[in-house]
Amino acid sequence: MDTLYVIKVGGNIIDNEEKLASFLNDFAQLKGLKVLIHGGGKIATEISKGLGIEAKMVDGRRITDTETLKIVTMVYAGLINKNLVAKLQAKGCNAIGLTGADANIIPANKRPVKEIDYGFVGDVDNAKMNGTTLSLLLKTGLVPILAPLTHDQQGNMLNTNADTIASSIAVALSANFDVNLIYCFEKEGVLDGEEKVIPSITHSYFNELKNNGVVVAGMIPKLDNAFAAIGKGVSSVYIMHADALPALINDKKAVGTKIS
Ligand SMILES: Nc1ncnc2c1ncn2[C@@H]1O[C@H](COP(=O)(O)OP(=O)(O)O)[C@@H](O)[C@H]1O
Ligand SMILES: CC(=O)N[C@@H](CCC(=O)OP(=O)(O)O)C(=O)O
Repeated sequence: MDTLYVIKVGGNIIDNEEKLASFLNDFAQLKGLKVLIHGGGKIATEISKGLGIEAKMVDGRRITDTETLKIVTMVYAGLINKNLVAKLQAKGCNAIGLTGADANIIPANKRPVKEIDYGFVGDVDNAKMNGTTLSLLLKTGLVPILAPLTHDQQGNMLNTNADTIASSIAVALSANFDVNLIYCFEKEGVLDGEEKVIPSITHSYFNELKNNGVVVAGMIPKLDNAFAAIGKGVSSVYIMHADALPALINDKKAVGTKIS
């Protein structure tokens, strides 16, 4: 099986011109098959604010009402996705920008209302996911760049956390490829109580860190998604600094946090 890198880059890197340029350089130069999933929550929050709409987040997920859905669709599928594609094209990387609605790559269902109504937030319909279209694109030499948007299969776009999308895509493609999933963000990895990088994390250690309040906020869903992928056929999962991509892939160095 061919090796495939499924790489997720978060909003704190995308929002910083210098960090983004450096990451895109490294990503463009990566040899072999690759898919990029981007976030952009930070930019969506800033643009919403400029339009007079305060972002509401619960457990790291955005409450997405009708107006917010319009904003995130414009920001993720338009502004961010197309700029990433243009920047990668300029570096000789044959990027193609997509949402989960395109070619039905990520069918989803609107999250049912329980204690919280998340609005137009999608839970990926993993049973209906299959990697056929992405595999075809990869085999023609294209590099798919995915925005954090899915669709409800009834005509509506849905907002979906980018870490979840990365995990679901990695799992779906693991039927056809030897998949390595890499979460790139602005810290060296998952940090312990003394702010030191944890080189390897087990599920029980994750639970301990969560109970002690060392792993909080966005790191909780990121680790949940990372463990979900490793349990479903993905060969390796790392959470690490965006700058460490060449060290991990080209130099095979131990960087960031490996999920074990
Ligand atoms: N133990 C931890 N180690 C590293 N980061 C942590 C930890 N606990 C919480 N975090 C926070 O999690 C954030 C990453 O989650 P998130 O903001 O969702 O990432 P992304 O930008 O990749 O979407 C970090 O910026 C950091 O503030
Ligand atoms: C439902 C939900 O919360 N969706 C996320 C999608 C963007 C994202 O995940 O961006 P980062 O990776 O930069 O955090 C949001 O709108 O913030």
